[in-house]
Amino acid sequence: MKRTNTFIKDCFIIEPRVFKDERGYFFESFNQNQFNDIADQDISFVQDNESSSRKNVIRGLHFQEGIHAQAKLVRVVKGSIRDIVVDLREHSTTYKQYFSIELSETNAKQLFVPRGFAHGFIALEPHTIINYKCDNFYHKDSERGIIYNDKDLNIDWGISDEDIILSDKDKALPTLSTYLNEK
Ligand SMILES: Cc1cn([C@H]2C[C@H](O)[C@@H](COP(=O)(O)OP(=O)(O)O[C@H]3O[C@@H](C)C(=O)[C@@H](O)[C@H]3O)O2)c(=O)[nH]c1=O
Repeated sequence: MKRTNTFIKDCFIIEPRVFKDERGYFFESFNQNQFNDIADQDISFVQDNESSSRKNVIRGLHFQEGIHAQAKLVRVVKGSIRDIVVDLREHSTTYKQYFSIELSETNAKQLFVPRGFAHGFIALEPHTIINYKCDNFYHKDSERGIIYNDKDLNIDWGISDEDIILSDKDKALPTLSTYLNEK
């Protein structure tokens, strides 16, 4: 398992060792000991989520607030995504900056998203399946979000607006400044 840091502190990429043979492949998609070693902290994941998305679906940008905040370890089982994380940690040197990476079944990369980040992604292929571990349980009342096309964040999703597929819930999300003002 290899760790590569991103420009955002505490947010890093891991790549498992993939064994390929005539049957196909094998890899450890998660190993608690190795992960804690590589993360240099003890993270206890308590919930695994899986979602399937059509091409051009955007889910996000989502997070849970306060004591229900979640760190996430994101990977793609099938297809590919552009994964986006936004640093919402007020005292961070990269506060309000975003990091973007392509995760796919082919590159097998996983992104560790610390607590205090908004997270979202766009599915780049039909029937794209992602799976992510969370270190805190789902708590509906603590769910928050920022609109995907927030002007200040100015995220490059790589697609024009009219092609995007979004849930009604995500269409109604506030801008970052509205969220911060009403917090
Ligand atoms: C996130 C979540 C949703 N649900 C339910 C609520 C709802 O009825 C249904 C679909 O939920 P959503 O529309 O919020 O699913 P989705 O838009 O896929 O939400 C997810 O987006 C990505 C980007 C994240 O980072 C996640 O933390 C999560 O917010 O599933 C749970 O039961 N448990 C959960 O942990």
